[in-house]
Amino acid sequence: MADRAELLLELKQTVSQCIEEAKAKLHTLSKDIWSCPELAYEESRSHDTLVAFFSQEEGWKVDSHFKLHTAFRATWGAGVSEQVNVGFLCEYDALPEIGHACGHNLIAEVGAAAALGLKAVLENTHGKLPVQVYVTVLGTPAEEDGGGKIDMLSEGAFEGLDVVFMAHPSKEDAMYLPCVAEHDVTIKYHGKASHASAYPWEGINALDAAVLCYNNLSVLRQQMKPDWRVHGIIKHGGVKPNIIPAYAELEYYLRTPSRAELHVLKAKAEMCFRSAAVATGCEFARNKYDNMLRNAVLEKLYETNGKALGMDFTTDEDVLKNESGSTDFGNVTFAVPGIHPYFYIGSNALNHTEEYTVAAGDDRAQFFTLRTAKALAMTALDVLLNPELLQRVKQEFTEAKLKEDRTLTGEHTELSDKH
Ligand SMILES: NCCCC(=O)N[C@@H](CCCN)C(=O)O
Repeated sequence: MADRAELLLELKQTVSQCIEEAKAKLHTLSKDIWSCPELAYEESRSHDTLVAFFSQEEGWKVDSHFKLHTAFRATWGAGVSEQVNVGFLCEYDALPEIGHACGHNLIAEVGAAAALGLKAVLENTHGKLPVQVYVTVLGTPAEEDGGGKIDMLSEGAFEGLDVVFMAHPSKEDAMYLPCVAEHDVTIKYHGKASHASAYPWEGINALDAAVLCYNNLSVLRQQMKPDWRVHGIIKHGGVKPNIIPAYAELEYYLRTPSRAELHVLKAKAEMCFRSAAVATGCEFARNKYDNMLRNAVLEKLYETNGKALGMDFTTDEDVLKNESGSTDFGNVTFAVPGIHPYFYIGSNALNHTEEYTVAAGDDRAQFFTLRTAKALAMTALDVLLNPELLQRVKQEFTEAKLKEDRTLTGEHTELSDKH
C-alpha cells in the first residue's frame, strides 16, 4: 500500500511537471481558439487548430470530423483488451456577438493539457500500473446551442469510455454547480402582411401573436415551481412599422431541475404558445439537455487534488444551491461516470458577459487553467492506480442512474396524472 501511495505521489508530481513543460504550446492553442470565436456547429477553425495540435504530438491517433463536422477524437494507448479508457472533453464553441464569454477556449486547453500530462506519465510507468490505459480526447462542439455531445452520444462516440473528465471556467472553484435539464424551443407565428396605415384590417399581425405568447409565458411563471425557469427573446418581430408583420419568431429555453419535470413544463409552455394564435408552429430543438448525474467518489478525489494544488473551493451555499445553467455534459453523465467541475480564472466577471470574454483571453487565466488540468489528470491517476476505486465510481454511477431512471418513470407518471 505504501508503495502504491509513493508511486501515486511520484506520478502526480510528474503529471504537473509535464503540463508545466507544455504550457507555452497550450497557451498558444487556447489563444488561437479565443481569438477566432465560432458559433455552435461552425467551429471549423477551432477544430482544425485542435486536430493539428494533437497531430503534431507523438503517439496520438487523430480522427478529424469525428461523427460531427467540427468534432474530433484523439486517442493514445496500446489498444489491448482489459484496458481502462479515460476520456477528456474539449469544448470550443463561442457565443453570438460576445465571443468566448463562457471561456470554452479554456475548456479545450484543460482537456488537451490533462490528456497530454496523463499520456506523458503513462509512457514512462513501464508496467507499474495495475491496468493498461487508453486515453481518449473528444472534441465536442456546440455546447451553448444544440448539444454536440448529445449528437455524439447517439453516434456511439462515448462507447467504451470508463470515466470522463472536463472542467468549466467560472467565477469560483467548485466540484459541482447545479446543472438543470433544459430544452430549446423556437416558436413561429405566420400572419399576413398589409399596409399598416392604409388597410391594416387586411393584415394578420404575427407580432401580436408573439407579444401575446411572451405575455402568456410571463404570467405562467406564477404557476411554475420556484426552481423552474422560462426565458427567451423575440428573434423576429417584423421588418417595417408600416407593414403588418407576416412573420414573428421567438426563442425560449425551458428548464427544470430533473429530466422528469421537463415534460410537464413543456406541456404548460406549449399551451401558452398555441393560445397566442390559432395557427402557430413551434419546433423543439433536436436535442434536450439532461441534468447532471453526479459522482461523489470522483468529486471527492478531484477536491483532494485541487486543494493540494491550492484551489479554494467555494462554500457559498447560495452559489452551490442556486446558480445553475445546463450543459450537454449532463447527457454524458447518464452514459459514462464523470465530473464537470468549475474553475476560477483570475476574474470576478460573470459568464456570458463581455468582461468574461476578456478574462478568458487574459494571460492571468493560464495559471488557473493549467492547475485545473493537473487536478483532472491526477484524479484520473487515482482511479487508474486503484481498480477498487474505479469499481466504486462505477457502482455509484449504476446506482445513481437506476434511481434517476425510477424517478423519470415514476415522476413522469405522477406528474402526468396531475396535468
Ligand atoms: N454549467 C455550464 C453552463 C454553460 C451554459 O451556459 N450552457 C448553456 C446551454 C444552453 C443550451 N440551450 C446554458 O444556457 O445553460
